[in-house]
Amino acid sequence: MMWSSKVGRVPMLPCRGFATSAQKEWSHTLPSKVRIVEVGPRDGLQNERNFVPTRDKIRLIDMLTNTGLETIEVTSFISPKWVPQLADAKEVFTSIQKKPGVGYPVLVPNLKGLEAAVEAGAEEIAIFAAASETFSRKNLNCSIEESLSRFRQVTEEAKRHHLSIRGYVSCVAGCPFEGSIDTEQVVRVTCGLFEMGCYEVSLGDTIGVGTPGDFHRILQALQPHVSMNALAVHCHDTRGTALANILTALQYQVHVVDASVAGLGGCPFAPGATGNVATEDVIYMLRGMGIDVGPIDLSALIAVGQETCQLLGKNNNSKVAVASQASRVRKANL
Ligand SMILES: CC(C)(COP(=O)([O-])OP(=O)([O-])OC[C@H]1O[C@@H](n2cnc3c(N)ncnc32)[C@H](O)[C@@H]1OP(=O)([O-])[O-])[C@@H](O)C(=O)NCCC(=O)NCCSC(=O)C[C@@](C)(O)CC(=O)[O-]
Repeated sequence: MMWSSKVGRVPMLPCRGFATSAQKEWSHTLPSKVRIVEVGPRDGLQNERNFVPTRDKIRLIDMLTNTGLETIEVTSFISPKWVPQLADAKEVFTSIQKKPGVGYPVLVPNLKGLEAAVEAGAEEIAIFAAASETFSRKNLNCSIEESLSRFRQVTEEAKRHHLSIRGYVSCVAGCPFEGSIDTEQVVRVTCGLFEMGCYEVSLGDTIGVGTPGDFHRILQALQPHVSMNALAVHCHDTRGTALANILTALQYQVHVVDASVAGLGGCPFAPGATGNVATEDVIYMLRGMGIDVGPIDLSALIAVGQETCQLLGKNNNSKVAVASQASRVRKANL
């Protein structure tokens, strides 16, 4: 793929949420539909210092369901000693209103977590490995190799329960401890997750250091080994490059994007990591390009983000949400 020449042809877009003929011509090289995986309740909250009351987590997820999102990552069945914020995983998962047709995956780090997730009634789990040896040890207390063998056991057992399995690879574009990461390692871990039965693997720029150049390099390296249709991208927006990275991934036909309402997020074991790309901003950009993201009510999502930020006492990191508060003109276009 001639990545740089394609970028050179990108025209100025009116960004009004409908496809003009210029957009149609341009977007034929991009996926026509993108699935958004909302990770706010899990990735967004896991880094919060103060315990968010269980009822507020449940309310957040129910409100997100009502916006029309198709996939909402709910929580993690991890050790509460490691992430006390998500110690209420079972109560949250069993109390939310589950809407038919909406996926509610949960993170699972080991067999104990799988057992708890199955008991709570989860139908989809996400396992999470890393492309960085040091980050793997900090995040999972084991090496990459040990984590893969642990996840092999988890996936074997999950398949017995007929669960869907999603995978993450963290630190694909850089590690807070090791700096740059060998692309071959990203390929190796990604292939390992597919081999053990993940239907999709999400490439995590955990600390938001990646640029379009990094995603181009990573996706080019992955292309001979895996189907682009089975990849997702998970971009933290620490340096403001997340939307550009997502656009790069779309040019490779990746059509699943992780995002977090109001740009909440961060990893407790990745110093310097700030929030994920805001779901509101991803939806705004994709719809402006004529890409179908499903029946999500963007105004309702903005309201959920505002309420959540008020609850957490945080600034809203969604540029679209902030602009919609400031401008009546933009509101009319949502
Ligand atoms: C994997 C472990 C448990 C190993 O941690 P460990 O300390 O080696 O585990 P252990 O087996 O020795 O167990 C320690 C204690 O935790 C308990 N325990 C053990 N497992 C569980 C469980 N599942 N549920 C509940 N309790 C559990 C276990 O029973 C024991 O309790 P004790 O006997 O001391 O009372 C730990 O390292 C852990 O929980 N890590 C998860 C950390 C985490 O959630 N990180 C954030 C994820 S975000 C991310 O990875 C990036 C991502 C996905 O967002 C993508 C991106 O942004 O790039």
